[in-house]
Amino acid sequence: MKKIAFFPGDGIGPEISAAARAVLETVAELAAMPMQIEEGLVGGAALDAHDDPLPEASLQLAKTADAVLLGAVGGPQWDARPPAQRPEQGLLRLRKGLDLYANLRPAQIFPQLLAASPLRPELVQDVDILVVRELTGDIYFGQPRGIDVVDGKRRGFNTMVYDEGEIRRIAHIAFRAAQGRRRKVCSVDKANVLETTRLWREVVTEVAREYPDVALEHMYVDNAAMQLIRYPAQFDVLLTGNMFGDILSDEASQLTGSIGMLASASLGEGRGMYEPIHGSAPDIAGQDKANPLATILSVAMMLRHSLQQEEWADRIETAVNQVLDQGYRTADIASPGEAVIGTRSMGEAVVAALRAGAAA
Ligand SMILES: NC(=O)C1=CN([C@@H]2O[C@H](COP(=O)(O)OP(=O)(O)OC[C@H]3O[C@@H](n4cnc5c(N)ncnc54)[C@H](O)[C@@H]3O)[C@@H](O)[C@H]2O)C=CC1
Ligand SMILES: CC(C)CC(=O)C(=O)O
Ligand SMILES: [Mg+2]
Repeated sequence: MKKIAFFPGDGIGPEISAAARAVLETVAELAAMPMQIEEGLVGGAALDAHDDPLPEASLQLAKTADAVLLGAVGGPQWDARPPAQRPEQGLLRLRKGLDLYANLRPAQIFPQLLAASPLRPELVQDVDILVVRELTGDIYFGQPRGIDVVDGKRRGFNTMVYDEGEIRRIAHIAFRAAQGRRRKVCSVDKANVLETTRLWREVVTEVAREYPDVALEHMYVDNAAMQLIRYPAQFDVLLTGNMFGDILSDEASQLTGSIGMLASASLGEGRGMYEPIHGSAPDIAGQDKANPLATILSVAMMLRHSLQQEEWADRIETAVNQVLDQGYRTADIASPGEAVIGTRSMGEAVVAALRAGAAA
């Protein structure tokens, strides 16, 4: 029996994760895979219920599961809270608590959506990028951090810190991933200014010697942000720290047409967590407008990386391709004149395509 921890979260989280859960349940049924999905609270929903964005019961649920499926957390109603009492801290603590240091964010083009990208089709048609983002270190976790008062003025400070072990283990993930792809790693840093990333560059260069079949390039993050728009097809694996990867993967999502298309897997030595790269989108929450495909594609990543069900991962991706072929579009991926459907209908279309594929 596989146990899945299920955290819908906040904003559009419950809507997109309900669609993804239905896809997972359909796979479990069609593949006759015994599965138990247990729901827990994280983020703002957990703050409201327990005054803690990651109650101990939720962490234990995640730790005892074979895999975790998460929607998104956060929202304006919790923005005024002190840092430790924000929904986002629940997610960060979950990632840290499960030691999920490797965040894989594939940005691949669905040819049906070429017109949805703000870039010209000829610029994006050959794009296939895997962002490998370090997820449990960097300025998001470094100490000291805070806001204090110095000389009568408020001062905010954070600490960007990586030790060589943290850099080495994520670099290995990137090089191994590249070996199964086009054998190119572009490591992104700001080594011309920041010591942390100067060490990053040194350690990545050391690790690269163990992978002579993979070409390594270093790029400063400001240039990388520009190159992603100028000539995105040049990238294969983009290896980054936590903050640069957060920013560059949102940017890369636009190559595919929408942030609503980008799935992710967060991996460590144990179980994995699967979530879309986007947030809780409060501007469209509760309106049946959100694109559930990123979360559905995250279920495919779960089947591939945590449940050893490669064939069913492929089948979900095929089903997504089919619904796009059939012209189903949520608002974020619709071109002018195309009919728009809602979150629920998109999820149902994927389930129907999965069932049709299994019956064929
Ligand atoms: N992993 C997580 O749970 C994350 C949580 N957040 C939190 O989410 C909240 C909102 O943050 P934002 O900066 O607005 O980022 P966001 O990713 O939630 O939204 C950015 C824009 O993309 C759109 N969008 C996002 N997902 C979409 C989808 N599936 N379908 C269609 N459109 C979609 C939104 O409507 C919005 O216009 C904040 O509280 C933030 O801290 C932000 C990023 C990641
Ligand atoms: C803690 C999250 C809000 C950070 C984020 O934006 C992300 O992981 O994509
Ligand atoms: Mg982000």
